[in-house]
Amino acid sequence: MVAVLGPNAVGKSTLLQTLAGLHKATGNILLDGVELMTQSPGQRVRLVGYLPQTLPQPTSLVAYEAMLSAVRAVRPDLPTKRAESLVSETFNALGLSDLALRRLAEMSGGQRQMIGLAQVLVRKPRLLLLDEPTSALDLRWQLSVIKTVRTITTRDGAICLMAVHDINLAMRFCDVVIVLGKPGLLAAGPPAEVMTSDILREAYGVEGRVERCSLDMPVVLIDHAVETR
Ligand SMILES: Nc1ncnc2c1ncn2[C@@H]1O[C@H](COP(=O)(O)OP(=O)(O)OP(=O)(O)O)[C@@H](O)[C@H]1O
Repeated sequence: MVAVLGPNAVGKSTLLQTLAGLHKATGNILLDGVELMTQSPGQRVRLVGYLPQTLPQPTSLVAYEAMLSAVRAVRPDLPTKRAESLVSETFNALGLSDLALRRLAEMSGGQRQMIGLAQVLVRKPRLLLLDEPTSALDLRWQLSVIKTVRTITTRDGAICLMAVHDINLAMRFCDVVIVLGKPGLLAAGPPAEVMTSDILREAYGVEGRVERCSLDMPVVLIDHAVETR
């Protein structure tokens, strides 16, 4: 699990979109030694699952249908029973079974965000690209959704790159954080090593510190914005 951190407009979404093949780019993107840049969109979508920042459209489809068509789009060869069991497994893992027969148009923004994430997970990609997957979720769902993403990522041996603004969520659940700034990559590594007062100042322009909570988890506290002259 890798968190992609950095201030607004620094390029977090652009990075994920580029890895997903949505922008022209130069250079190399290697996944397990496979060059993604030369893969066809059809090949790439089987390896890479992308969750955009925008929520799924509030269509008249029920969640179950939306999930089944997400599986069918990348695995048309899969027997119906297998596709259906993948959908059920994913709903159960995320705790979303109650929403299975609800229309997306009748769901709240947060519920649609969770269905969007479920549509990515159900395809079992090798690389998950999640752009602010918890932005519309309440505190309980933020924790449970990211915990489930971590469990599934670990179980399937997948890689997850997640753009987030919540540094504490990133520190708690990610193995690695990368911090983007105006000049490019500012830092990358284990959260406890990367997240320092210096990087908070350099990346975000704030004075802050990393403390430990009573559960001994690292917590970033922000004191104030750096004064600009
Ligand atoms: N490497 C880059 N070179 C040129 N333009 C870039 C680059 N990265 C991002 N941009 C441009 O900067 C703008 C904002 O980028 P992006 O949406 O990726 O930022 P973000 O970090 O995801 O922001 P936010 O946290 O506000 O969602 C976009 O218009 C994008 O085209």
